[in-house]
Order: sequence, then structure tokens, then C-alpha cells
Amino acid sequence: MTPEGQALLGQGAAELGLNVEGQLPQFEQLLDLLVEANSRVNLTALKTESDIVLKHFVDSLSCLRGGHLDGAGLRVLDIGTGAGFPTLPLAIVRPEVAFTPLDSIRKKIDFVRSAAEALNLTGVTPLVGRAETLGRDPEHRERYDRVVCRAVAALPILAELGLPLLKPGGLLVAQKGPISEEELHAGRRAAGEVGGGVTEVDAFTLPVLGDARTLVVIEKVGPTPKKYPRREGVPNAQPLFWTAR
Ligand SMILES: C[S@@+](CC[C@H](N)C(=O)[O-])C[C@H]1O[C@@H](n2cnc3c(N)ncnc32)[C@H](O)[C@@H]1O
Repeated sequence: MTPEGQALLGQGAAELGLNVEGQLPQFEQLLDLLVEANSRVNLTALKTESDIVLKHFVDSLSCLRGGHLDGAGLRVLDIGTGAGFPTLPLAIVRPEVAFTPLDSIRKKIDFVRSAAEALNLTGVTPLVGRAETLGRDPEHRERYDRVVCRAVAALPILAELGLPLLKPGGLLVAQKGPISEEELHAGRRAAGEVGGGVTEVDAFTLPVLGDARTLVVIEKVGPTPKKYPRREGVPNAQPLFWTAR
């Protein structure tokens, strides 16, 4: 990583209240692995060092706002992790947390697995599959303390995919760009339908770049009805309470 990249990472993390100096070698290695893998398979649209540092690394770390991922032994599922975001940056700074990054695309999870091994992130257990399938699997349903997801789907869809996987009292932390009142309203209704309630809507700007971001937190306050999640593809095709696309 160039000195400019290191400075951006340090500044971005500092704005989030984090000091990542000790983890700089791991972030540098992750950058190298991502750039190298991206030259062979298309893993992420972001290609420049500054984009990867700010829009992948720092953006993923912004998920730590609110302290919802602080706690040794927390079990965290990352739905639609893609090339490992937000899991990999989070696992670098929170090695005491157990992360399960999930994606339906095998080549993406192959990368996440090899990167986690190379970085010695022993708390990371990547999984190929769909959230709808996991949500109906007794080995995964109601087994997680937290579900995180970044740039995956509209809030009502995330509520249906995420809430079945949470233990009672668990939290879904959805990382989004700016969110419309309509999406938020539908998300609140969908959360209620699947046993959750929105407890926090944290609008902020991304360090350095100033892009608008929102962290929406949904708490699992009651059981999720057995009929959720619906079968693969249905939550996306017919989102609960949400028609505006
Ligand atoms: C736009 S990408 C975002 C990737 C990553 N979270 C990030 O922020 O860079 C969305 C990812 O979610 C995955 N995905 C979408 N729906 C899914 C589902 N129901 N179960 C598992 N993965 C899903 C896709 O395969 C894709 O890799």
C-alpha cells in the first residue's frame, strides 16, 4: 500500500474512533490479495487503491458505529458478503468475534476463504449458500447474535432474510446508502411481520469522502413465523410491504 493509501486508511479509521496502526500489515495484505484476485476473476468493481481503502475497508469498518459488534464470542453472519465485505475488515479489527460470511456465489467465497487463511483470521468461517436456505436450516436458524449486510437488498428483503437467523434479542445491522422514507416505512412493517423492530436509524457520512450512509438496526423482539423466509428468490421478487423498486 502506498503511503497515501496508508494515510487514508488511518484517517478514515480515526474518524470512526479506531486506531488500525497495528493491523496495517493485514490491511496491506488484503489489498494485495484483492487486486491480484480481481485481475483473474471479477470480484469487485472497485479497482483503485483509494477506492478499495475508503469504499471497502473504511466503509466496512463504519459498521462498528454504535458498538453493536463489540463482544468476545459474538456470532455474526454476513449475508451477501461478496468479496468479503464487511466481514474481512471487521475480522481484522475484531479477532475475538466469530464471523460467518455467506454468499451464493462460490468463486466469491473461495476468495474470502483464501484471504481469511492468508491473514490468519481464525474466527472466519465462510459459507456458500443462500440466506433463504440457511434461514430454514435448524443448524443456522436462530443461531446468530448479529446479522450484518452491506449493499445487498432493500430493507424489507433484508428483514425477511436476516431475522430468522437471529437468536431472540439478536440484532440485524444493515449498512446502506441514503434510505428513503418509503423504504424505511416498508422495512419497519416487514420487521414487525418477521419478529423484529427497528431500534436505530443512524445517518452519517463516510469518513474522508463524505458520502451519505445509513446503519439501520433491527432487534429480534419475538419469534419469526415458520413461513419465513419464503423460498429462494421470493423475498427479492415479492418483498414484504414494498413495491417501489
Ligand atoms: C452488491 S453485492 C455486495 C457484496 C458485499 N456485501 C459488498 O458490500 O461489497 C451483493 C452480494 O449479495 C449476494 N446475495 C444476494 N442475495 C443473496 C442471498 N439471498 N443469499 C446469499 N447471498 C446473496 C450476491 O451474490 C452478491 O455477491
